Amino acid sequence: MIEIKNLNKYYGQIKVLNNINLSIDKGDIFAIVGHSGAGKSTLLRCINGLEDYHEGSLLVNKKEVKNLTKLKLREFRKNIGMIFQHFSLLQRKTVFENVSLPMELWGYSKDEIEKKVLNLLELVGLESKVNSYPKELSGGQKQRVAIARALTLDPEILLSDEATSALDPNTTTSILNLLKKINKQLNITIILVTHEMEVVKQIAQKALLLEHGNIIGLDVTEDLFLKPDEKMKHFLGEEEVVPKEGVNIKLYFPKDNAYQSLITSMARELDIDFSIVWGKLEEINTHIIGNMVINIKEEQKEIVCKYLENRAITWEILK
Ligand SMILES: Nc1ncnc2c1ncn2[C@@H]1O[C@H](COP(=O)(O)OP(=O)(O)OP(=O)(O)O)[C@@H](O)[C@H]1O
Repeated sequence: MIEIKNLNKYYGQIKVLNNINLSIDKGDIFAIVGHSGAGKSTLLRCINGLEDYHEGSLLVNKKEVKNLTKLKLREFRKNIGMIFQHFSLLQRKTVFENVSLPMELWGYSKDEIEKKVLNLLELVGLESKVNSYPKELSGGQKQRVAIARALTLDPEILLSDEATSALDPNTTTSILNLLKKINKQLNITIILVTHEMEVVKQIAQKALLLEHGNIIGLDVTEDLFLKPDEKMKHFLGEEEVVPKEGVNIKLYFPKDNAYQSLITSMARELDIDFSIVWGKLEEINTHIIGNMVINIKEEQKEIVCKYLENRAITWEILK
C-alpha cells in the first residue's frame, strides 16, 4: 500500500531523511520510532503529502505523492486521517461540532453528518459527551474525539504523530487498544510516530527505527526486541553488564518458547551448575518473548553449546 524507495529529504543543506526504503501493507500497524529530531514527523508528513521530498519515490496506492496536483492532493488527503499529540480540537466547538468538521468542509448533508458522527462517537466510547466542550474532557477523551474526527471521511490510512505522548500510561494503553480495535474493525492501516518503546511493544506489528534520518532497524516488532543488534541496543540504552569470569551466554526465547524450562532441563541433563546473570520476559504485540543471560565455567562451554545447538532456540556467547 505504501512503498518508499531511496527517499531523501533536505531542509536547506541539511539532509533530514537519508535513503529511506520501506513498505507498509494494507492493514498493518507500523511504528516509526526515534529520538527527538530523528526525522519521524518529517517522514510522516512526506507520506501524507504535507512535505515534499527531493529524491527517491514514495508511492501510496501506487501513486507518486510528489506528482499529485493540488486537486488530486486534496482527494488523496481525504483518504488519510491524522491525530496529534495535543489533539488539535477547536475549543469553542462541542465534541459533535469538532468531529463533524471534516464532513462539513466536504459538503456532506446534515443527515449524513449526524449519522456518521454519532456512530463514530459510539465507536470511541464518547456517546455521552456529544455536547461537551473540549475543556470539559480528560486528555484521553480529547484524543478519542480527535480519533473520531480523523475517521469521518472513511480513510484507509490513519497517521498518528505522538498521539499518546501527552497521556499517562493507563490512558495510553486505552487509546492504543482503541487504535487496535479500529485497525481490526475498519481494516485501517495505522502508521504511528512515537519515541516511546512501550507504545511500539504494545501495538506495532512492524517498526522502523530512525536515527539522524537514517534507518537503523526495520523489522517485525518481536524480532527487533528479541535479538537487538548493536545499534538497537544502543538505541534502547541497554548496556549488558555481565561477569568477567567464565562464559556468558544469552538465550532468546521466541513467542511460543518463553515458558519452556529449557535451562532447568539443561542443568539436569548435563549435570552442571550455572548462574543466571539476568533474565526478563516481555509482552510484545500480545506475544511473550524473553531473554536470559547465564554464566557457565569455561570448561563447560563446549558441552553447553552442543546442547543448545540441538534446540530450537536462539543464543549467543557474549563477548
Ligand atoms: N520546517 C523545517 N525547516 C527546517 N528544518 C526542519 C523543519 N522541520 C524539521 N526540521 C529539522 O529536521 C529534523 C527532523 O525533524 P522531525 O520533526 O522530523 O524530527 P522528529 O523525529 O519528529 O522529532 P520530534 O520527536 O522532536 O518531533 C530536525 O533536525 C529538525 O530540526
